[in-house]
Amino acid sequence: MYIQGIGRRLKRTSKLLDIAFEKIIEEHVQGSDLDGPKPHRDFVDVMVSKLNQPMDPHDEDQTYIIEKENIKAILLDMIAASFETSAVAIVWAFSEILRHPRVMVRLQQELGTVVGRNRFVEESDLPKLTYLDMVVKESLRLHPVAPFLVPRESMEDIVVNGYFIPKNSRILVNTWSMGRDPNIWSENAEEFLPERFMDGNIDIRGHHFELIPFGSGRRGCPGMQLALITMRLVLSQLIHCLEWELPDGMLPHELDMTETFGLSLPRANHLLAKPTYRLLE
Ligand code: HEM
Repeated sequence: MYIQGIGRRLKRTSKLLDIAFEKIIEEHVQGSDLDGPKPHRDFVDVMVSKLNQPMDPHDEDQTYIIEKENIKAILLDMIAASFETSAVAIVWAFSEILRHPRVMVRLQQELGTVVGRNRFVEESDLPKLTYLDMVVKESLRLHPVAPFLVPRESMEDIVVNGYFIPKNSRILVNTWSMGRDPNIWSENAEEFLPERFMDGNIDIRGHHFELIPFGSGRRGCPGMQLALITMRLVLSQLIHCLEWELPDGMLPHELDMTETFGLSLPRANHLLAKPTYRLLE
């Protein structure tokens, strides 16, 4: 029994999610019955096309069948892993940009050159926005959304870098402290300095172990590509279309950057800023 009512809240949330997932799946089943090819097949279409089929087509006993419940579980996994992570990462990056007017000006200049002032940023512009790319890396270095990644367990005794790790150990990879380690990033590790990525030698896709905000290896984040596009597109739109001012004459360096630890690592307080339109009519 949960005396704080958590059990009851969990049941209610789970019921609401179930209703939403039923609706999503039903819409996709209906859509797949329509004549002719669909213009776009999304992730749910692919899963629905496997409904009631064996998970392993070569399994003659058909031990595991893909049921609606499996699709709902995957949907829940994807929503839980994508929604808050992307939002938290964007809010941290934007907070750093507001705290560093110099960075804001450089981003506005880059957007001015690549996009101009007469239209919105489009996804096809993103590869040309190289400074924005550095800003995103630098923000994920200081504010990794999953500061300990997902826990690992060692399957056998192993020595890594001189450290003995016994079989069955629970391993937490502390990307938060790796991102702030002066031995890796020099004495200015705590500073927000996107230019440190100028030479382009370090990427964030799991190949350079000093910077792994999306983890690495076979359990690394499968949504990384989507997350990076979302981050860059939302940030560039915010900066390109709007001019921003902190509330009540607050100076950039006064912006509170306190973190709070939960499933992810969001800001402790909401970010407040006042926009005005800046694109030319
Ligand atoms: C900025 C946004 C995001 C960040 C920083 C992030 C970060 C991470 C990290 C650190 C992990 C654990 C990797 C590891 O331990 O090696 C992870 C796992 C995962 N992420 Fe993301 N993620 C983001 C967005 C997304 C999106 C948009 C999706 C889906 C569309 C997604 C789906 C997943 C899933 C399903 C897992 C679990 C993978 C597994 O356990 O095999 N993530 N993510």
